[in-house]
Amino acid sequence: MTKKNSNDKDPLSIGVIGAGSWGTALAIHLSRLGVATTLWGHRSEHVKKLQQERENQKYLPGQRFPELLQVSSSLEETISAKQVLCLVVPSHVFRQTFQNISYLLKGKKDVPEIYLSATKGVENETFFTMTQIIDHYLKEVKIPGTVAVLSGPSFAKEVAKQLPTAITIGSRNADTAKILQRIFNTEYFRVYTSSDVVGLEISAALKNIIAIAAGVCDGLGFGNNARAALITRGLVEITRMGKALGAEEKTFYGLSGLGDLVLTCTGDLSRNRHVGLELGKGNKIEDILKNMSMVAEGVKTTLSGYLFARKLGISMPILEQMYNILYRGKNTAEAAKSLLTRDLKEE
Ligand SMILES: NC(=O)C1=CN([C@@H]2O[C@H](COP(=O)(O)OP(=O)(O)OC[C@H]3O[C@@H](n4cnc5c(N)ncnc54)[C@H](OP(=O)(O)O)[C@@H]3O)[C@@H](O)[C@H]2O)C=CC1
Ligand SMILES: O=C(CO)COP(=O)(O)O
Repeated sequence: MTKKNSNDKDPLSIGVIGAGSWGTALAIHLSRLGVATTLWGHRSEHVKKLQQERENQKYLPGQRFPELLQVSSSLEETISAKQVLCLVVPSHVFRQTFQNISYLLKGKKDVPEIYLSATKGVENETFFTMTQIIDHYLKEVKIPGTVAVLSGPSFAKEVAKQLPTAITIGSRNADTAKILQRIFNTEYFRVYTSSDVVGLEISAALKNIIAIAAGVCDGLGFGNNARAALITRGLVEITRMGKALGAEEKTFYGLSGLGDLVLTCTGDLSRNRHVGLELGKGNKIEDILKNMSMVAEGVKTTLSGYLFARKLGISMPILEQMYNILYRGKNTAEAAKSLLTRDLKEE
């Protein structure tokens, strides 16, 4: 599959599932590249507004939809006659959304060949990654298809503005990764490939927790030294858990690991960092979340990550203090003190 279908007659069609900021930015990106793209949103009133205004004023204001971009609230319509499905709903609704898709695909002949997750989170209750959920339902409904993940430092707003960005697309199937690389890559959006799917997904999910911690650090007014130390030790923790789950160490030093960690720990467009900044200024998590319309995946991942790290016996002290702040109401300055006064160690 290139930008044409395998028989080279039908143009490439992609369904993007999730009309938040990232789904919208990716759908705009694809349609700019000449791909017939359908963007699915779950609320019909919101979808009607997108169709009328040809812009997502709620999640990505100021970015006009290219002509090739269609918007739909019908899952069936969105997935029909597509070669690739790109899944970009928040992780807590991923299973339900993909289960619905799989039931619609069941028994059909003309089904997508590739399922690409661009979500950055894990399932809270099970710690399943999004591609594990996709794999599960594809097997259940006996649908063939390869699975992939898109990750890396990429604020939706900057991608939509065509500012230079580099990301990684991973699949255990090298051909799939290359096909997607060719579809998504353009001058301002450079795509690398990887085969380390679990590494990409775990680094993407866990960096959100460290981004909240970096926000706390800045909210407390700790300065640049502290933030740099937090990013570095955060990467050690992320790598520790990733390796325990079978990921390759080098992935954590790549775009999806270090790259996205630096972006979200320092970039003020990060929603996770914003949550941390507000916590560091003394605001309560309930109030911070009430005032946000967008998702900060790291809040839920802190709870599931903490429980999972304990289960596996992995030491993750920053994660533990973030759990204490978010779920035990610990004072942020006290949590920082607990980290700084731990037993002395070799690096
Ligand atoms: N934004 C970014 O820059 C980037 C985000 N990501 C990741 O992409 C994923 C999606 O985040 P993002 O696009 O930012 O989300 P946003 O916070 O921008 O929006 C959330 C979206 O989820 C929708 N939603 C809520 N409940 C459901 C449901 N039950 N079924 C389907 N959709 C639902 C919302 O719809 P509504 O409001 O209409 O209810 C809204 O469209 C996350 O995992 C995030 O980490 C990755 C890279 C960059
Ligand atoms: O993952 C992102 C950019 O790569 C977006 O981060 P936030 O969800 O913290 O905004």
